[in-house]
Amino acid sequence: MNEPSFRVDLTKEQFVFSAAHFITFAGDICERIHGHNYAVRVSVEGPLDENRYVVDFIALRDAVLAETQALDHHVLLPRDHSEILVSEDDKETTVRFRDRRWVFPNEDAVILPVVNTTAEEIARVIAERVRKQTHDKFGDVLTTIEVGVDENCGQWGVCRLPW
Ligand SMILES: Nc1nc2c(c(=O)[nH]1)N=C([C@H](O)[C@H](O)COP(=O)(O)OP(=O)(O)OP(=O)(O)O)CN2
Repeated sequence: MNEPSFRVDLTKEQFVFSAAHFITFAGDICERIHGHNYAVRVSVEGPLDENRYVVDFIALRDAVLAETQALDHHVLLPRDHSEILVSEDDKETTVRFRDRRWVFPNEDAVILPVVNTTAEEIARVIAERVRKQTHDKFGDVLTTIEVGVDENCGQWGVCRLPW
């Protein structure tokens, strides 16, 4: 009951990525494509290890950086939206919403396993990917991972996952 609990929080200047996206909201309003300098933070909870760490800051930092750099300078597209339809050929990624169409070189686009590219969904994807990337290194003892994604200077979408 009175046992201490521990968490590592990382908020690094390096955890910023610049990306374009658009979402739908209020049913069928589809935004114009626009960009954000997204900021990311991560927290991991669990017991202390033999170093008296929850996890090594550096290992966690590098895992988050790998994921944010993979999104940097890309257009973020939803794989699972019912009306934003994304298709790829060998060169180009084509996106359709009703009578609107956008075409990007494949290397400029990242298709995420999300319904809508909201900050919350992007946070979930980063949390899942960081958890997968570090699971073997950090082991089974951790309890949660939480990722926050800030779209615009204080507008955070946050996702917490069990470890
Ligand atoms: N809970 C959430 N709410 C909203 C999200 C989101 O991801 N989660 N996203 C959006 C839009 O993407 C919107 O584009 C947010 O961008 P922002 O630049 O903050 O919106 P504005 O155009 O009003 O900002 P300016 O400061 O005028 O550029 C909406 N809500």
